[in-house]
Amino acid sequence: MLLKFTKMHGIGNDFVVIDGVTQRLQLKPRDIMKIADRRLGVGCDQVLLAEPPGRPDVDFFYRIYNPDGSEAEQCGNGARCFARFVRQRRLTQKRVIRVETLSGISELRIVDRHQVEVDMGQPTLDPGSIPLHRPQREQEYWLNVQGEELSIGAVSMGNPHAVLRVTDTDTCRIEQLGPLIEHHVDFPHRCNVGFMQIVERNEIRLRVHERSAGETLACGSGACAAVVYGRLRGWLDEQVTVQLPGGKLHIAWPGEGHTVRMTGPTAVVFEGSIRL
Ligand SMILES: N[C@@H](CCC[C@H](N)C(=O)O)C(=O)O
Repeated sequence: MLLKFTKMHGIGNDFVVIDGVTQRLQLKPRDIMKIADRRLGVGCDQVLLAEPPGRPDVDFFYRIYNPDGSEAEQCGNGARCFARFVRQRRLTQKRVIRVETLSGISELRIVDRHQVEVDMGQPTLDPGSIPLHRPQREQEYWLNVQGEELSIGAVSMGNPHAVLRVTDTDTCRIEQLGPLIEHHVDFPHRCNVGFMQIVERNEIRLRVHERSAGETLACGSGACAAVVYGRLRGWLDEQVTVQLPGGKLHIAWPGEGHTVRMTGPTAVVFEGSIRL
């Protein structure tokens, strides 16, 4: 099978985006692993698939695959690229696009030629739904990682995130701690791990070790989770600029009971086809 795709990125978080509306596809985990492989395939942090909607009040089903072939519930940077992709492929002419993911509905709004805003929905803080093995919700959780007690926040943006406050992201031990926390027994679905340095009340620096992908240049849902945690701890204001290794995102969250909004750029890198 020859599969057409578009290679895109959102501040360096890179995607292979596939039109599953006009191309009818059944991608198996081994197909995803091949597409995502940076030596044997195209190479990307996630594979995104646009599918026809499964319900009348949305425009598309937005499917997200990690490089190990597993399916993720949410991908924020991918959502912005997805909006740009379905417009460029003329799959829709709308500027406000509603998509269903494994975690629910997201609304994507084309702001201008560069920026897309995504309504990422409300964060989930109940540990059982993240999921995190803890009996009740706490402001911070203590996680024993190889004998070291680490203070973390836990937030679901549809997908699970642990967030650690650090003094400097340049020296935050992401290579060592990222995989250990991702696979910690207390996160039964694994998790994405964000390392957040607070610069000002309206500015943070963030590095994210992503579930299955390792450290990426940016993680949109990770940026939202970090701001939610920082707001709940009283460290951050409602509007925050998040500086990631690949660029900046703007995150807005008024507080509990409200949805999180993320705004940032998208880029098309090239188009091609791959034989599976
Ligand atoms: N890059 C993403 C998140 C992709 C999914 C994540 N690795 C997971 O497994 O939850 C983003 O921009 O949000």
